[in-house]
Amino acid sequence: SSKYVLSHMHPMWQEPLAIPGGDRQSPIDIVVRKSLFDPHLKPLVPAYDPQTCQQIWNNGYSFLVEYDDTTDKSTLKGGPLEDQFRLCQFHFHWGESNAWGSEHTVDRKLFPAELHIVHWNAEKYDLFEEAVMEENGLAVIGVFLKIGKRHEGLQKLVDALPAVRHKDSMVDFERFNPACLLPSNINDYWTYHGSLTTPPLTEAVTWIVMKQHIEVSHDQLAVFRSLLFTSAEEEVQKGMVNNFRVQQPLRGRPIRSSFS
Ligand SMILES: COc1cc2c3c(ccc2cc1OS(N)(=O)=O)[C@@H]1CC[C@H](OS(N)(=O)=O)[C@@]1(C)C=C3
Ligand SMILES: [Zn+2]
Repeated sequence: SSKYVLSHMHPMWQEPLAIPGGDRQSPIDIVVRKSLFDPHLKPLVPAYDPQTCQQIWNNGYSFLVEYDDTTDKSTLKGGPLEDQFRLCQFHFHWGESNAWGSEHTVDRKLFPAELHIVHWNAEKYDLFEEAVMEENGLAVIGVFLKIGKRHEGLQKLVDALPAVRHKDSMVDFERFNPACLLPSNINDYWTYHGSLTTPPLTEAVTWIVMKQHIEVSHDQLAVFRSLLFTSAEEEVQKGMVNNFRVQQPLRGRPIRSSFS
């Protein structure tokens, strides 16, 4: 509406000068020819109960679909993971244009958006906030989005977004199974040790980045861009776009692939 001045040059948050550890930060560029096929990587086993879906929250950085993680009803195991992890939320990163928006890249190829499904190690820790501080605490599945045909499963989420337009808004959201956002082939992925890409930026993440992307329509992604970084009270409203972190040095880390 007219009273909102839209601008997107919004420093989501200041990149800290010194980072805890600092040599296992994310996101990174995945150089395919330097990844190592690891035949011991197992198939990934996501097992999500849509009844654990609770709400959507605009946290002023992205919108998060949050799940009840007080039981083992929605879990992820297998792949590179030693333990069983619990689903806690998923969110996206996207650009102001379809030319960029993803956090990871593949041989420098940018995608218009990237989905992150966040899980924490419930075998070793009691809470997400604890696991966030531990090296084997988190597992995040990354899925690239491309512009193409409309994603039917995503539409239920897109229709709910206007209700969380402003920062700190939240709306109930039920029975959404994030498995519908996974590509048909989840056995081809790259995996490496990295960090959260927003504060606290802790190096707690086993990243599992899918080789196969999913397609969403231009109109669906346009609704992501209608969200705001700012709360309703703020005078100047800022469009929620370009909420991705700059890429970080690999520092010699191995990137393993589950496929040859
Ligand atoms: C440390 O306590 C909280 C961290 C939260 C985070 C996030 C969201 C909510 C957090 C809530 C935290 O405290 S809590 N659990 O007490 O509410 C970020 C979303 C983007 C980022 O994920 S990414 N891109 O690295 O895969 C997240 C999960 C990083 C931290
Ligand atoms: Zn993320």
